[in-house]
Amino acid sequence: MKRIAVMTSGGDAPGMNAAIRAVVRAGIAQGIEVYGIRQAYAGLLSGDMELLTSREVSGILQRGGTILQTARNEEFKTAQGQRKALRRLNEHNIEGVIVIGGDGSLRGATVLHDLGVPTVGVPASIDNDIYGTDTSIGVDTALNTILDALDRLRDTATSHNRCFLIEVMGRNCGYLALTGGILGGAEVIITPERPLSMEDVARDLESAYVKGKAHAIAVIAEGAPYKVTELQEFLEKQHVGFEIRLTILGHTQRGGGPTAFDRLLATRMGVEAVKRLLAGETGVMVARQGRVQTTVPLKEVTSQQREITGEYYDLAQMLQ
Ligand SMILES: Nc1ncnc2c1ncn2[C@@H]1O[C@H](COP(=O)(O)OP(=O)(O)OP(=O)(O)O)[C@@H](O)[C@H]1O
Ligand SMILES: O=P(O)(O)OC[C@H]1O[C@](O)(CO)[C@@H](O)[C@@H]1O
Ligand SMILES: [Mg+2]
Repeated sequence: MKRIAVMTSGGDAPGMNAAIRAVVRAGIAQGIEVYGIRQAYAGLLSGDMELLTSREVSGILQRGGTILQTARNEEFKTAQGQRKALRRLNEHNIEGVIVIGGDGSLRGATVLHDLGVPTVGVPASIDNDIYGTDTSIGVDTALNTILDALDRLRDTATSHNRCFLIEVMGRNCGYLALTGGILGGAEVIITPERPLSMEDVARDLESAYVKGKAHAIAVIAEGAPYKVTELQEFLEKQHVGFEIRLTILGHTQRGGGPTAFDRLLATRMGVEAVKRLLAGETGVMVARQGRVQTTVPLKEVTSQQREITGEYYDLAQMLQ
């Protein structure tokens, strides 16, 4: 193999730049050229790719976002789009691809592999919903951002004797809500996997008020079965004791420089992806399992659901 390409795809995640840098420098160290594909599958279809030198990935390790930019693209899901992608790769003599992204992006990587393009995936998504790896690039940073917000919101909640409803991201996965809630000391945690009825939320908040708490924090995953605004309306009608305020953390959770943990994870995974690709592995995702760095077949990754460990729910219940 003489030339490979790398892309970042799906929602951006802190640490993607560290992973790009690792891929480029590991490639150069192994004597190959690394092309950067801009804007994910959209750039693959339009042929928007260019050689990345060591200098071009200098000074990006600590930066949030992705220098290659990212996009969501429907055309690549079609046979016509996929044919076009193959043509572009051939035009640029690209012999292998590294896809850094979330579960959807890894589905795209599986397609490339099935089309005969040697492909290795690197898990990167704040949602932590990717099967086969303990964690994905960006999760730790997003969690720290959430905790910072929770700590600040508790200060103002306590000062005013209020309850804050805080919506966090995660798509259909409750990982960020559950771990954010446990580590931020939330009174109530609502996840898509184990949702609470609005009546139960009202009961728990009322009980916190009656116990004499000066504040209450309810963390709600964006994938919860009801909208956070509906919950706010409901709770206001129930008069649980606290005044209710709502904060949607939104895209602040995706920004910011990566933590030490995410820099290390991204660096190790980026280097590993190059090694595996050059060793002839394809159709796999680099994964972290305990202290071991391994690979998992993409088919397995994209056909299974990542479960949140039941221990976390037990912790949340015991400590609330
Ligand atoms: N089944 C599929 N076949 C081909 N390409 C796909 C498929 N699913 C997703 N993709 C490609 O991957 C892109 C990103 O997928 P998606 O929007 O699900 O984000 P993601 O990678 O899961 O990241 P995140 O969830 O962190 O935002 C899609 O816009 C599409 O271009
Ligand atoms: O930035 P967009 O395209 O609105 O996507 C938002 C989605 O992306 C994520 O931030 C990452 O997958 C999800 O948590 C969220 O549902
Ligand atoms: Mg996803």
